[in-house]
Amino acid sequence: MALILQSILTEIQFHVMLKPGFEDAFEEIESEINCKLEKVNWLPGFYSIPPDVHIARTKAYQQGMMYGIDAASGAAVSALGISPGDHVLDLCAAPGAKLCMMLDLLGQKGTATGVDVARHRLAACRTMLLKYGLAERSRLFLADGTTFSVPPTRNLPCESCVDDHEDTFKQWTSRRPYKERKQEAKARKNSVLPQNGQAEIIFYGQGSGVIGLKKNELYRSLDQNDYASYGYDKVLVDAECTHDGSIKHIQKFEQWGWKTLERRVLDAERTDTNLKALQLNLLRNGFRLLKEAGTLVYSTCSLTHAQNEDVVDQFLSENFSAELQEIEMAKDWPCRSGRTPKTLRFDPSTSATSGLFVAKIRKLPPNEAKKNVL
Ligand SMILES: C[S@@+](CC[C@H](N)C(=O)[O-])C[C@H]1O[C@@H](n2cnc3c(N)ncnc32)[C@H](O)[C@@H]1O
Repeated sequence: MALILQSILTEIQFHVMLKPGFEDAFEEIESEINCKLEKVNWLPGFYSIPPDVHIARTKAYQQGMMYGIDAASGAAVSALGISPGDHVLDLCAAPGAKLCMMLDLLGQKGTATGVDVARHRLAACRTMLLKYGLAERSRLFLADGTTFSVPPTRNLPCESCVDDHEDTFKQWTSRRPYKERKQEAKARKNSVLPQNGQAEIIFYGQGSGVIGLKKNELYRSLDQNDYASYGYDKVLVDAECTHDGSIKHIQKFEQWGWKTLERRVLDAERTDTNLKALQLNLLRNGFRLLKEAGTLVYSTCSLTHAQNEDVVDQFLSENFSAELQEIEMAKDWPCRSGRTPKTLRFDPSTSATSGLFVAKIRKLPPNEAKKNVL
């Protein structure tokens, strides 16, 4: 097993996505990284580079012309079918490569909301949004994705409507009042995680619809049925998992020692019941927040059935308004069907990508949901 994985590591390519608008910098980037950017034919904007090429210190990377994102991850985001103007939610957003791609697909319209339970990872996500010039229409919440309830801000208040009322959100600034910084430092020290249903907004852009809202307007939760009309158009649940299919994770065995593989992989396959419950609850809540006729993608970088097909099958068995969808564009992707028909698996040994499971689910309107039961 270790030998197979070691050989995969030597063959695997890494991927970058060129930020829209920087296509002209193609040759400049190639000469800086001193190798060819090989086009990934099945995914627009994606290029592969040899694994020994490190982009982090390059000018092109530091100036935000490209970001490192595996092509399988790019495929999961593409499966959402994001259109300009959508309100999209990323329920496990940090460190944020997929959220960046979602914002790039939105173009100049719509909003993106990122949620994560880890403060330091979400802070890295904020840095990434700012670096790539994608902060304008985004919001980041420190919250538990299994209970997060904040709906998208659809009626964006115009700047001129903003009054000077003390309780309204003003323009976001990294300079926080002393009292707030002290509370944050205390929370970090005690590693306080958001409690049931609590959400703390840690960033919002000018066009995210937050400025001018009162706290109770932003944090309002809707009646269950109202999410069908006022929920998110697209939801990504890129769930926490054992990462056993992730090439970056497998690479760590170079440091850990390949002899530890059996123990660690066996651990991964055992799959803690709490983790499976977390994945199912993230999927349930992501679906609850989805608008009628909206699309949700569930993905993990684990290759186990327990964290993928089992979770999706159980979810579908309890939700008659949820319909598993064929991912039409996947016909040209180097993936295969999962155990559950219509789900997909990217397998590092055959796809030249990191491992990823992807399922696309649609929220049916009530009249179609009835047919789904029969
Ligand atoms: C696979 S990573 C997400 C990667 C991210 N989508 C990206 O493309 O950069 C899973 C994330 O889930 C977060 N997480 C774990 N439990 C969570 C929960 N209950 N609610 C929200 N996020 C959670 C972790 O902190 C981690 O950042």
